[in-house]
Amino acid sequence: MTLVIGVDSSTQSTKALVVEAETGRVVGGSRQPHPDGTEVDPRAWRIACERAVAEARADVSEPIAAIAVAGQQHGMVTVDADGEPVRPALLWNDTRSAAETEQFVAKHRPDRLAELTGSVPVPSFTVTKLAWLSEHEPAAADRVDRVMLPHDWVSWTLSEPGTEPATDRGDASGTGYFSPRTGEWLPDLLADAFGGRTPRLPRLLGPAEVGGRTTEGTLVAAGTGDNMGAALALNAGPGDVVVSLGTSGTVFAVTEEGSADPTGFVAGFCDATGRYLPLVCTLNAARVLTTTAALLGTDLAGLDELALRAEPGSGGLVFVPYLDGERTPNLPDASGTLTGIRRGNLTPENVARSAVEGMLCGLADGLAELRRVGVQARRVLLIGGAARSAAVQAVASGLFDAPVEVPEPAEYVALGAARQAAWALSGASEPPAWPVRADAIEPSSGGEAVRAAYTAAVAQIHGHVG
Ligand SMILES: Nc1ncnc2c1ncn2[C@@H]1O[C@H](COP(=O)(O)OP(=O)(O)O)[C@@H](O)[C@H]1O
Ligand SMILES: O=C(CO)[C@@H](O)[C@H](O)COP(=O)(O)O
Repeated sequence: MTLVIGVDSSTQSTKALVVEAETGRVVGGSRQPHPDGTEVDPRAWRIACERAVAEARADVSEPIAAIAVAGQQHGMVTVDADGEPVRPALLWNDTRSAAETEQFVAKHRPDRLAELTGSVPVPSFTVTKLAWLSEHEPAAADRVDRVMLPHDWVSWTLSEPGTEPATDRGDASGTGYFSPRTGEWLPDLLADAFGGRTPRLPRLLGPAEVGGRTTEGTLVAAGTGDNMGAALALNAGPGDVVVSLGTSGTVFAVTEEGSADPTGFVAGFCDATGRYLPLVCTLNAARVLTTTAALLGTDLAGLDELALRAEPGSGGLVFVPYLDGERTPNLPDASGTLTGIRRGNLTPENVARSAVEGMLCGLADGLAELRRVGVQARRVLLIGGAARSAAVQAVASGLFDAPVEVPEPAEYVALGAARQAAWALSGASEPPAWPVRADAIEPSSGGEAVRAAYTAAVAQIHGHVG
């Protein structure tokens, strides 16, 4: 039995899985929490990763042949000439670079940026965070020797000293200074955002290339972004659209052709297999549910029960859940709103259901945007922490304009990283064939009216944002 480890270094935690390379069978796992906040010392991710890996392999006697890390996208990790972080990393959900984003996009024009980089950057993108650093902390910016993404940093710190940092085209495509078309960095665009500074960038690796080795000799694969990792685990192909409900909400598909959407709704990322990953991301997903559960004095199971007792449409309540600002639509300074409140409908049941509906409506809008750029949706695969919720599954089956399936509960990002590790180990032209099982959810009705009410509420509060 050959064993590999897949790591998911995501927003709220690190998850590690020990997996049999030939079959994809999971034989060990662990989850370690991350510090809260949108600014985090990247050393905390290394410590969480070390702990998760140690715990996941505690009951396994065989050696680990390969490891790969899939991480939260976009985060800005700045490293000085001694290899130490210059300052805490700014995460994908930190919106402080909103003003710099506007200036950068106005200067370079949305259509040109979409053409060059596949995406029109929003404050999540690394390039805008570098612009913020240059503007607000120039002395720190001057000390930056290298810029990395979270997964690059974790993979690098797992590798033996002297290893050159590396990344893959999937995660690189979320920086805003990478060309999905040519597969190369765009250092001039980076330097323009970063006050003329030219920090070193990681080597770009192919999908099954080896990045290095740990001091124990374990092969370290390229790693990738977390959404690319999930797509790899699900073996997503034509007609599959993945909706992931973690801290972020994402909706994405694997395509043969890259996208370049000048409206900025669809980000034109690369995937982890040499193809493309058009994606729409919202800032507000699973935490909308935890916050609403806390408001109602219950837990997630209690929220589920309440939401399932309410009718579709939540008695007229509409929850626009921009609790942390929003990314798609690009409203970084927005806040959330509960509309349609009347004496007769303000019940815990309706509030619970409106939170689920509001969270999912943003992603149903995302699916419509993916279709606009040519993505075919024959089924929706629902994954991520909040996909475990029965209320989420029930509401989703009426909101997405395609049949919804829920893959059996698993850590799909970590599993995708493990599949990449097994692929790099095998040296084969294709990743190993691992089975994916999914259950179809009974379709429900009433979704069209829910989406119409949501669209009307967003338009009324924020103006026309489509
Ligand atoms: N049964 C559930 N119902 C709703 N939310 C859930 C459930 N189980 C987990 N979650 C939520 O999922 C989130 C974690 O999901 P995950 O995909 O691991 O996120 P991330 O990758 O962003 O760290 C947490 O906010 C957690 O509260
Ligand atoms: O920014 C994006 C996608 O572009 C997010 O999806 C991050 O990659 C964080 O993911 P989670 O930690 O929420 O899974």
